[in-house]
Amino acid sequence: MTALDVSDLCYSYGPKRALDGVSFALRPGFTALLGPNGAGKSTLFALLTRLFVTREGRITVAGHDMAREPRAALSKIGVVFQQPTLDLDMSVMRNMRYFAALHGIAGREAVRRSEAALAQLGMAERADEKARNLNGGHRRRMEIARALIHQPEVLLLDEPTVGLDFESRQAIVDHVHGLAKAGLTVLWATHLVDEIADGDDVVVLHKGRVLAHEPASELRGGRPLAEVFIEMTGQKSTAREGRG
Ligand SMILES: Nc1ncnc2c1ncn2[C@@H]1O[C@H](COP(=O)(O)OP(=O)(O)OP(=O)(O)O)[C@@H](O)[C@H]1O
Repeated sequence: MTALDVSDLCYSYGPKRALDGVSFALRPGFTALLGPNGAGKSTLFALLTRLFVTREGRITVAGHDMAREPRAALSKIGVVFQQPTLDLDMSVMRNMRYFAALHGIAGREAVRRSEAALAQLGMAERADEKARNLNGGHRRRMEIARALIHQPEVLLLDEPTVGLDFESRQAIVDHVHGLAKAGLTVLWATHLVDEIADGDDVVVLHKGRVLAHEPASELRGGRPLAEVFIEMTGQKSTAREGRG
C-alpha cells in the first residue's frame, strides 16, 4: 500500500480544465512535483487537503479514501502551504502547542511532540523565541515542524522556499530530504530544478497532466534536469531564484 495514491483526478474552474486525469502513487521518500506556473500544482494540493472537492477521480491516503473517509485520510497528511500561517506574536512553542491542540494533543504530550518535531528541523533551541523574531527560513522550518506534530505519513509542501535566500532554501531542502530518508512520504511542489536530487522521484505536471513520473536520474538521462524540463514544458526553471 502506498501512502498517497491519486487516480484519474480532474478539476475544472468553470470551462478551464486545471487537472486532467492526474494519476500517481508515491513510494516513501522524496517526490518532487515539478511544474511551471499554472501547471496545476496548487489545485492538486487543494484537492489533497480537501479545500476543494471533486467527483472526478480518487485520492487515497494511507489506505483511506478522501471522499469516503476524509477525517482518517486528512489525519495522515501534514501540509505546508505557500502562504505562511504563523501567529507572529506567539513563541515558537506556543505556535506548536496551539496547532497540537487542533489535533486533540495537549499537555505533556503536546510539549514532547513539539520538541521532537522542532529538533527534526534543527529548531529545538528556538522554542522560546517569538515567531516574529525569526528569519524567513526559520519561520518556514517551524511551519514544517508544526506539520509533523500529528505524525503524518505524508508531508505536502507547496513551493515552500518561495522568497527565501539561497542558504535558507538549501537548509530546508536538506532537512526535508532527511525526513524523507527516515521514511516519510514527501510531495514537494516546485518549479525549481535545483531543489531536486538525483535519488528523488519526480512527477512532471504540465497543463494539468502528468508528463512523467520516474527517478530524477532516469528522467534527465545524463543531461541537466533544467534542459529536460524546458524540453518537456517549453518553460524555463528559474533555478537560481532567491540567490544573492
Ligand atoms: N480560481 C481560478 N479560476 C480560474 N482559473 C484558475 C483559478 N485558479 C487557478 N486557475 C487556473 O488553473 C490552472 C492551474 O492553476 P494552479 O494555481 O493550480 O497552478 P500552479 O501550478 O499551482 O501554478 P503557480 O505556481 O502559479 O501557483 C492555471 O491555468 C490557472 O490559471
